[in-house]
Order: sequence, then C-alpha cells, then structure tokens
Amino acid sequence: MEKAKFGVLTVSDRASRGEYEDISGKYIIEYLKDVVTSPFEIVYRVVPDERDIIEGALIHMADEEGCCLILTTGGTGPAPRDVTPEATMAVCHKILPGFGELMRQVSLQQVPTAILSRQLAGIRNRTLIINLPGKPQSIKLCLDAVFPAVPYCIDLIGGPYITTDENKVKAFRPKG
Ligand SMILES: Nc1ncnc2c1ncn2[C@@H]1O[C@H](COP(=O)(O)OP(=O)(O)OP(=O)(O)O)[C@@H](O)[C@H]1O
Ligand SMILES: Nc1nc2c(c(=O)[nH]1)N[C@H]1C(S)=C(S)[C@@H](COP(=O)(O)O)O[C@H]1N2
Repeated sequence: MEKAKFGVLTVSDRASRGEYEDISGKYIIEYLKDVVTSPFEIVYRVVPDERDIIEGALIHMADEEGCCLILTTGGTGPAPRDVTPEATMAVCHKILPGFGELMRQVSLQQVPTAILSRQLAGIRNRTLIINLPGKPQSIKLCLDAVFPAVPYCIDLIGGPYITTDENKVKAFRPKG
C-alpha cells in the first residue's frame, strides 16, 4: 500500500516565535494518528502569518514533499495579518467551497464568532489543502465534519487510498 504524506502547517506569529506552544498543530497530528488506519507520514511546519512564506510552505509540501493532504491551522480570521485563505487560494487550481461552508456551519453551534473564519479548501494538482481555524478547540469539530469526504476526494485527484477507523470517522465512497 502506498504510504501517504500529510502536511500539517501551523500559521501563527506567536507559535512561530516560540511565544506559545503550537497546540493546534499537535492536535491535528494526534487526530490523524487516531483516525487514519492506512500507512502515512507527517510533514510538519510552523510559519508566521506572512503570505509569501505560507504559499512557499504549501507549494513545498505539495510539489516537493508530495503530500496528498495539507491541513493548515490559523490565520483565517479578519485581522490584518490573517492571510491563510489568500495564500491557499493563490496556490490552488480549484476551490472546494463545501468544506468551508460545512466547517463554519458546525463551528457556529459552538461559537457565534465562527462566521469570522474565512477558512476554505482547494486542490493544487494532486494535493487537497484544507484550512482550519487557529483555536485548538476548533480542530476536532472541523475535522470530524469534513473528514468523511477526504479519502474519496484524495481518490479523485489520484492520491493514495486512505482508510479510517470506522468507529471514529466513516469514510464515504459513493461507488462503494
Ligand atoms: N497553533 C496554536 N496553538 C495554540 N493556540 C493557538 C494556536 N493558534 C491560535 N491559537 C489561539 O487561538 C487564538 C486565535 O487564533 P489566531 O490565529 O487569530 O491567533 P492570533 O491571535 O493571530 O495569534 P498569532 O499572533 O500567534 O498569529 C490565539 O490568540 C491563541 O490563543
Ligand atoms: N470551531 C470553531 N471555529 C472557530 C472558532 C472557534 O473557537 N471554534 N473561533 C472563531 C474566531 S473567534 C475567529 S476570529 C476565526 C478565525 O480564527 P483564526 O484566525 O485563528 O483562523 O475562527 C472562528 N472559528
């Protein structure tokens, strides 16, 4: 079975400077280890809220490392330095609006300020990129909502066959 590579990109000025621990990126890694049962390795990076650096990291993870999936956390809000969606849009060839719509919908049940997140998802060649908010408590909620569709999306872009622990996330493949 082909070993998948998953990119985890934390976008945070303060975490990148070491002013606080990157809890969100670590939660994402724990989530993947908990849920995904097919073989994979993680490519992990923490970068500041700088559009060029975020784009460079996304392109490196997609084109050089060959990640089939990149999960970003942070920088999706309306503050002047929040530019993760712009960087994601710039490197993607297709946008998948359903991911952001669903994640905001489930997040709204947790906090009314979920509408402030401009998080989106898109495809760069054979890589699916998904933005998650920076708040650690948003990670599981957002991933639980969208992850059932992630393995099939990776099938459709020609990536490795991803399987999950069905007790945690039931991957849905329309063609069975
Ligand atoms: N990677 C992370 N690990 C732990 N907590 C985080 C992380 N990213 C964000 N947070 C928390 O969520 C809050 C809102 O996230 P947001 O991405 O807007 O951060 P921010 O205030 O712009 O921080 P930064 O200066 O690090 O970019 C932060 O103030 C912080 O408490
Ligand atoms: N599930 C969930 N979504 C959430 C939040 C949250 O606490 N939980 N915080 C919101 C807030 S307050 C902001 S400003 C935006 C953007 O956060 P970011 O800049 O850290 O990505 O995400 C929103 N989405």
